Amino acid sequence: MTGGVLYVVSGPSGAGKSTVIKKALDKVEGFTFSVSYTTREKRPGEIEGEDYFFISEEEFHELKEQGEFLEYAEVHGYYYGTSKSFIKEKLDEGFNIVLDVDVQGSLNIKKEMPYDSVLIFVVPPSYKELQKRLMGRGTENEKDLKKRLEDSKWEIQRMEEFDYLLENNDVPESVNRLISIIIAEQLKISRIKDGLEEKVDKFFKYDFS
Ligand SMILES: Nc1nc2c(ncn2[C@@H]2O[C@H](COP(=O)(O)OP(=O)(O)O)[C@@H](O)[C@H]2O)c(=O)[nH]1
Ligand SMILES: Nc1ncnc2c1ncn2[C@@H]1O[C@H](COP(=O)(O)OP(=O)(O)O)[C@@H](O)[C@H]1O
Repeated sequence: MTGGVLYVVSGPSGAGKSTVIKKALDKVEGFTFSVSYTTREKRPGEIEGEDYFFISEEEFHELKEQGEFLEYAEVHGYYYGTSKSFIKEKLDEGFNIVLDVDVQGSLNIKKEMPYDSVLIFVVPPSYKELQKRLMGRGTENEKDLKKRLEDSKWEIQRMEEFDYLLENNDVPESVNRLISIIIAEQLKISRIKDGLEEKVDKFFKYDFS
């Protein structure tokens, strides 16, 4: 696998990002997940240092002042940030990295960061289904649930700015779709790195007259 690529997954709360990422990462080699910092509460079943680093707002602002975040945002009323040192360390080790980041953070990574990045937007089949999944997950209080559903209305509008749209109807199908996106991009990036794309262009420009 060619290393050094950031695969940035985004989409409304409840769309199925974590579910699809976790299952896909079990099936590919040379990939690691970027564990973010967050100030939101840990959900039942979430593991410190695997799902997130759960920290206080004071600790978050301290890390921000120290320049520890590659990017950060306030999302659905909580703070989230990507560890700069983690990203650098894993890229140096030749890994590709999957990140789960909000819409604005994803677009910032694409536009501002000096890395190869691929942006993938995960959507549920309908708003109704999103409501059903979020309520079914049962991890948000009434206020947070309402805010996340409200936020999904503008998040969905930004999907066109992403490289890929992944409609998450059936989990196994979505996992295969994410893996096929990764394989396609890996091939494309390794061909460019091997100069093959360049050769192909030269060949087609060859004057046959
Ligand atoms: N900008 C940014 N967003 C993040 C980061 N980590 C998680 N998020 C986003 O924060 C939002 C809320 O994440 P979470 O509380 O886990 O809720 P979920 O979307 O329901 O899984 C999601 O859109 C995540 O993609 C981060 O490091 N930076
Ligand atoms: N394709 C799917 N069909 C039905 N339920 C799903 C599907 N994908 C995820 N879910 C469920 O929907 C809820 C939200 O999934 P999750 O991965 O936490 O989303 P996100 O990380 O985008 O907030 C979870 O309870 C999960 O089990």
